[in-house]
Amino acid sequence: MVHSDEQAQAGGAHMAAREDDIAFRIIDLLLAHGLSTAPLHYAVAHAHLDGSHPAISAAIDAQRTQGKPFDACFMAELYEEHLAAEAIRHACGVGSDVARLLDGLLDQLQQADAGSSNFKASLDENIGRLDPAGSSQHLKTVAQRLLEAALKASESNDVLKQNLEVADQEARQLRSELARHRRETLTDPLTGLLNRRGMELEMARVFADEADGQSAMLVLDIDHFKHVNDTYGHAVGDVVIRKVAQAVRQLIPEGAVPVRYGGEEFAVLLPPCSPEQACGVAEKIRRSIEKLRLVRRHDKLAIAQFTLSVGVAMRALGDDLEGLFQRADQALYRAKSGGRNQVMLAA
Ligand SMILES: Nc1nc2c(ncn2[C@@H]2O[C@H](COP(=O)(O)OP(=O)(O)OP(=O)(O)O)[C@@H](O)[C@H]2O)c(=O)[nH]1
Repeated sequence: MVHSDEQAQAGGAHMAAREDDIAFRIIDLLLAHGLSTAPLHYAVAHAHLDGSHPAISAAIDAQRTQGKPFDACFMAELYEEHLAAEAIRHACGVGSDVARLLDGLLDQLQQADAGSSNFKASLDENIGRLDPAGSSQHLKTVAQRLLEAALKASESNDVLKQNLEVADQEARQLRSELARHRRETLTDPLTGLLNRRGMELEMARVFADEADGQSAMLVLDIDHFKHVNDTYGHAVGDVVIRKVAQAVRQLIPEGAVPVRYGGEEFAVLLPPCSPEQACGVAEKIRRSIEKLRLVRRHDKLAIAQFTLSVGVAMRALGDDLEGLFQRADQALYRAKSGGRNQVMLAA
């Protein structure tokens, strides 16, 4: 027994030492690439260094081999692709387990409470029927005791019920926190639009709901965005991304689902409409971006005009979301190769 306790302690100590070692290596890795120790970076680095996510390690190795930047965008992409779904699944699983448990407990409690109230009522009624002057006095005393016992049981039930109601309240709060967590996991923090994960879940849900209508997909991409970043810096690049997201959000009809699915790449699932209406929305967004004039705040430098290319595809019978997206993406490619700053409708 002592032996196995020692073994367990030694095992625990070994694991703790290994975790410490990983923690140091994570910090080394993040510092070496100029990355902050933000939870997202830490999670990706941890998944890589503890060997639990070979796909993340392979992507990191490939990025290094190809000499591509090991930056915040890359870390966010890895998190989105490999870890976000896990976090959502875990959060939703925990939430529904807690809720199921509490629903079951409350049901049982209500049944127990109803049972003991009935018991009390029936005893009350029977005691009332006994004759106090008759030989049943003894019976009445016994029944009185039973009533007291039932009352006590009912009181302790009340306390239990109150406790469980508090627990139920807490579970509801937990459920709403989990819902908030889920929303955050599906949202791009820079623009507030749905992210790639949100696209996979939310857009797919709306797409399935609109199975009968001819909805449309817009795929939008900022032109020469690398040049914007290289010329004015990453912070201005971020402002440009936010401005495009704002224009998209303001100019799409109600019921449309906008997402930022990549760095400077956006998509919108439009509710059922004609090709002219879909292209009209795309054109409005393109024009509003073309007209934008930004000035860098700290030195009042005027940012050169930037533009947007858009591919549009109409949903056809039997289309799945991916097929529709790909046709819109091909149309975008033609818009780019045709000179950019234009809208192209897929054949
Ligand atoms: N500022 C900023 N830049 C980002 C972000 N995500 C990706 N990028 C940058 O976006 C740029 C994308 O460049 P490319 O894919 O070469 O495309 P492009 O320069 O827009 O060229 P075309 O699409 O062909 O017109 C890269 O420089 C990325 O580093 C982000 O969140 N913020």
